[in-house]
Amino acid sequence: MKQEKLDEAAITEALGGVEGWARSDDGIAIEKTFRFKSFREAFGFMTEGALAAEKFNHHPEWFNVYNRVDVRLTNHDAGGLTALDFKLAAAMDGAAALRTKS
Ligand SMILES: C[C@H](O)[C@H](O)[C@H]1CNC2=NC(N)=NC(=O)C2=N1
Repeated sequence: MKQEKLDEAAITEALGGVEGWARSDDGIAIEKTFRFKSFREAFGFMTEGALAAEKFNHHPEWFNVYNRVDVRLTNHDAGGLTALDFKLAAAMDGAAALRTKS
């Protein structure tokens, strides 16, 4: 189902509801870097994040080096941010909260 692109006011409000996420320089995404104790913890987070992504049919752009995971969320179909990006952001925050940080 095609999602509606959020307007500036809606993006500002939604950013207030998640912690540590920032607008990308190009404006079409939100980004956050997660750090964990180990690669095992980081990969556990990615596994849980992948399952959430499948559930929402909304998938992250992410980059992992050892204990760090850089995540970028945007809606390619809509060409910008939609409610799904913030839903996935909240799910990823939930997955990170259970894991040991560095
Ligand atoms: C066909 C399928 O619904 C689309 O390709 C979905 C899959 N996952 C997606 N993930 C993200 N982040 N953006 C999309 O537009 C998107 N589209």
